[in-house]
Formats: sequence, C-alpha cells, structure tokens
Amino acid sequence: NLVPMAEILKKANKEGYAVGGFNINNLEFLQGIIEAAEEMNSPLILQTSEGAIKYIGIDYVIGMVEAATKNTTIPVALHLDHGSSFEVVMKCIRHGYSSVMIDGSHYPFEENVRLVKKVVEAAHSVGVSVEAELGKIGGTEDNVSVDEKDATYTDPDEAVEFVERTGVDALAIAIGTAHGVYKGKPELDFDRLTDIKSKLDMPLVLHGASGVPTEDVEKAVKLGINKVNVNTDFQQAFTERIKEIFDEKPDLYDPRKYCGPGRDAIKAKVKEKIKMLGSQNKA
Ligand SMILES: O=C(COP(=O)(O)O)N(O)CCCOP(=O)(O)O
Ligand SMILES: [Zn+2]
Repeated sequence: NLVPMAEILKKANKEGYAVGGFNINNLEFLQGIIEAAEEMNSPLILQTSEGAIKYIGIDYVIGMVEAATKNTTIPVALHLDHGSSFEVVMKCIRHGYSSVMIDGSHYPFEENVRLVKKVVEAAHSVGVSVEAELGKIGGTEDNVSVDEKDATYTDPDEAVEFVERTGVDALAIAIGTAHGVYKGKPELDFDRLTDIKSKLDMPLVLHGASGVPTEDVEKAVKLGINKVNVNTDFQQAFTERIKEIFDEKPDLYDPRKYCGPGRDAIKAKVKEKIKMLGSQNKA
C-alpha cells in the first residue's frame, strides 16, 4: 500500500501545495513522521538516503515501513533519496520502493541525462517514480558569489531540455539551498524558481530545507515547489530533546525513556513542517 511519488506530486502541483520528503534514520523517526502525517491527514513521502539504508538495513527499512503503512489512511511513497548509481536504484526497486532519486548532478549534463534516462526507463516500466537533480545543491555553503551562482544553480533552459530528454517525474533544482546546518542565512533565488516553473509546469523539489526561514519555504511553495526535503531539523529536534532529558536525569539508561521523548519532538516538528507546506488535509 505504497503509492508512486508521481501521483502524490501531481496533485500537489495541480493544487499549489508541497509535500514533505522526510528522511527516516531509525524507528523513532519513522514513527514520529508517520503519526504526525496521519494526525494532519497529509500525504507523505518517506525517504532514506543511502547512508540511512546502510545504517538501518534495507530489509528493516521495508519491514518497518510496511508495518507503519499497513493500516494507514494517507497516501505514502517510499523514496530513495540521492541514489548514486543505477545499481542502488535497482536494489531499492527490487525491495519495493515506490520512488527513487538518481542524483547525477555532479556529472556533466550529457552524463546526467544518460544515467537518468536509463533509470526512468527501468523504473517507469514497473510503475516507480523518478526524481533527478540539475544544478548543485551543495553541502552547507554560505554567500555563494554571483558567477558561482550561475555555475551551480539550475539553468532554466537546461532544465527544459533535461526533462524532455529524460522523462523524470520530479526535478530537484538548485536555487540557493544546501544540506545541513547553514552558516549564514540562505538567500533563495526566487526569480530563477519563477522562471523555471514558467517553463516547466511539473513537480519541482527543494532540498536542504532545514534552517531555511519558514516564510521563504512558504514563498518557494507558492512559486511552484511541490516537494520539500527535511532531515537536519528533525535530527536536531530529536537530539536536543534527548540532551534535555539527560540534563534532568543524567543516570537514565533505558532508551525508551529518552528515545520516546525524542520521537515526540520529531512528531511535533513534522506537524510544523506540514503546516508550512500546506499539505494538511490534502490526503
Ligand atoms: O535535502 C535533504 C535534507 O536536507 P536538510 O538536512 O538540510 O534538511 N536531503 O536530501 C537529506 C539528505 C540526507 O543525507 P544523509 O542521510 O547522507 O545525511
Ligand atoms: Zn538532498
């Protein structure tokens, strides 16, 4: 009872909201995220990076997500985040993922096109959705210089050609966000987003949303972002709550006593994000 991400994002694009691409790192992340989405009656894209799959184990990912979605009332996709190769993508598809990202953004354009095209053919043949990336969403960089912007941010005309030649369902674009904790305030290139959306009326993805001011994410959604990836904010919510617990009770040793409150902190943060994205009651 997983759904293809394309279905979820098509509706979001049509109705002008965004859906969270929320990363899971363990049991408590999965439980906190799915409970929040169910209570908010929101569609949900659960996603695992390759690092998370290594940490959890792909059979556990599938088993936990199956348990989490067995009786769910909301549409849920299970998505591979930042897939690095055709082989990893195929492994996830074989295990039952309903969506995959193949991230060829660090390759030259033609190489990115070739790799993504190959993944789209394989994935679409079995009803699995595909996300790709054009432009560089780096690690945490601050004040990118202007010419660097043109070198790393998504070029609107290239984006049109990329989508036409690959057939991807969703495109991750670089407009000033970065993964992880920002050093300075991220400045999003809203004009570039507007330009890309005017040329490509399709689901667009914003990576690195943790630490971006709420009003900027809301503006990006208004301008056509339909999937927003969040990981670090949930990791920090989980960790900060656990630190608070240990400050109060340093001798705790039962993980349920601190991972439970950590889970609750994730759940509360997810509800905030769902409100920000406008996907409440859109299930
Ligand atoms: O865009 C995002 C989220 O970025 P954010 O953490 O800045 O919110 N992602 O794709 C999450 C990437 C997580 O990768 P890893 O598990 O290797 O750390
Ligand atoms: Zn990302």
